[in-house]
Amino acid sequence: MYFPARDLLPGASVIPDWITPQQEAALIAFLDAGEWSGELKRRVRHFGYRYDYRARSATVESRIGPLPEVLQGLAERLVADGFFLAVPDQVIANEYLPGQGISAHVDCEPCFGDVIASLSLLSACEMRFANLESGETRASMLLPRSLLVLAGPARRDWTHAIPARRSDVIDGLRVMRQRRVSLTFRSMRF
Ligand SMILES: O=C(O)CCC(=O)C(=O)O
Ligand SMILES: [Fe+2]
Repeated sequence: MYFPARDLLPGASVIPDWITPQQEAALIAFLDAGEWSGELKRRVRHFGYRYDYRARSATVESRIGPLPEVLQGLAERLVADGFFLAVPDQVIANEYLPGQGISAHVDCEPCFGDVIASLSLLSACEMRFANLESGETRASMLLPRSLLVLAGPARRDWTHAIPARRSDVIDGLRVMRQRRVSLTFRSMRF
C-alpha cells in the first residue's frame, strides 16, 4: 500500500511540485546537452564529485568541479528550504527508461552526509523501501517535479529501490512509465 507523505518513513519528506514544469524542461535540456555516461544499465551524469560504482565510494580525489549553475541554484534552495544545513556539493542524474530501475541500497554512508534529496523529472514511478532490521517494506509513488528528502532513519535504516518494470499501478490503475530522470543531491563527507 502507498503511505501519505507524512507517514512514509520516519525522516522522509515528499514535497509535491517543488519545481515548475518550466524548470523541469530547462533541467532536461541542460542534462541532454551534455554527455550521459553509459557505464551502467541506466545512463547517469555526475556533478561535483564522481561516484565510483565499483569501489562504491566517492572521495576528495574524485572532484570534477563546482556544480553547474542550474544545479547550484537548486542546491542553495535546499538549504533555504531547511532540508540541508550546508549547500550539497555532489549531484547524480539518473535516467530510467521504461523497464529500468535501481536495486535496493542505502546511499554510501562514509561518503555522503545525513541528508539525501532526490528530485523526480518527467515520469512517475514507484519507490520501495525496506527496513534493514525488521524487513518491513513500504512503497511510495514519486511524481514528476516532486522532491523526496531522506534523513535520519529513512536515510540510514531503510533501503530504497525502484522496481525495474514498464508500468506501475497507481490507485488501482496501471500507468505506463515514460522516460524518468532524477537528480540526487548529496553532501560529501570529509
Ligand atoms: O532515482 C531516484 O529517485 C533515486 C536514485 C538513487 O537512489 C540514488 O542515486 O542513489
Ligand atoms: Fe539512493
